[in-house]
Amino acid sequence: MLYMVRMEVNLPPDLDPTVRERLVAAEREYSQGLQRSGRIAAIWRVSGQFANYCLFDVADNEELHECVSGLPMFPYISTTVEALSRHPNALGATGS
Ligand SMILES: O=C(O)C[C@H]1C=CC(=O)O1
Repeated sequence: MLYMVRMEVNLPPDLDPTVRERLVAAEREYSQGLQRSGRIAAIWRVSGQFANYCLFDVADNEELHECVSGLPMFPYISTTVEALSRHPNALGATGS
């Protein structure tokens, strides 16, 4: 199943810089693992915001939750999740 997830990151402004650096590095490693496995099919930064859109390609709601809740920054992230279905007018099998 495909899900478009918008993530807004709200790190505490007084977060220790060393902790912040570790969190950013851990987030990159985890996110790139999900991308390598294909569970994150695409990721975009929202220009001018500490936010992103991630296209997840996972089996079901449970796997999506597992992926998102495993993000090291999860405690600081607000998400909006939309499940995607194939558009009837799409030319390609994936809608792209
Ligand atoms: O920097 C972000 O937008 C937060 C985060 C969520 C996934 C990822 O790769 O980074």
